[in-house]
Amino acid sequence: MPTPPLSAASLPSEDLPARLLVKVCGMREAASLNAVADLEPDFLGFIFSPASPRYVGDVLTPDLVHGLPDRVQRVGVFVNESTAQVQAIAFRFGLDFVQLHGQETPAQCAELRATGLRVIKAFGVGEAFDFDALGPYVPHCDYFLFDAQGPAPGGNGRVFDWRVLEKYPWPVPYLLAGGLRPEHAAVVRNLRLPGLAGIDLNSGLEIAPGVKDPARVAAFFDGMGRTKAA
Ligand SMILES: O=C(O)c1ccccc1NCC(=O)[C@H](O)[C@H](O)COP(=O)(O)O
Repeated sequence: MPTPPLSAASLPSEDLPARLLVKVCGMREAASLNAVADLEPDFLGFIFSPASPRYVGDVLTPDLVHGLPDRVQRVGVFVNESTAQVQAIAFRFGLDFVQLHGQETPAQCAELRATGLRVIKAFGVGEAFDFDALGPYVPHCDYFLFDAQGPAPGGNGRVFDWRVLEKYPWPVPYLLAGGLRPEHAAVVRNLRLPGLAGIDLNSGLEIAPGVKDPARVAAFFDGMGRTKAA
């Protein structure tokens, strides 16, 4: 089992976000989708990259996504897809956000945003991550997502050393991703990092790729002291 890379107490003291946002990613089939939606995450993510074991394929139908409660933001995850194809899928499934996990450029982020979509640009973070390289993306993204590096563009189940984020210099808020499991919830709850807006949960809560275990999702939410919105 991956362990938290550090204790929250060792992190610098920054203002805590009022309530950490939570995204549960890699949803596909109706039963676990609806059970997880009942727990009231802020975002639900759907993988539209055919190479992923969590690819939605024909299992996720547009009516399932359209039928979600309004309070849940719907996020489509793409890897090096054309703007036209992302836009077509976003329209069909009623997506609010697109999350880009490949070599998408700042110009493509801007194009997608101009269509009314909100943009999350994901980056794999290693020890010597160059935050300066994010500068051109800053005006065109609503969130960044910082994930571990691995063989796949996402969903690797690996935790990276979050201390890298102590030096985060930009005004764009970000989601912390990578191998988070219920065992991490208590640390995440008190995490103090500049720019941290929320967390992203995926393979650490699964029964099988694309099938979340609602009990593990609930255990994470409980562990971080998350209650349903009033
Ligand atoms: O999850 C996938 O299979 C995936 C494949 C290709 C691009 C992105 C993908 N996931 C995007 C996410 O937002 C994941 O939640 C993130 O990578 C963290 O995953 P995990 O390490 O399994 O918690």
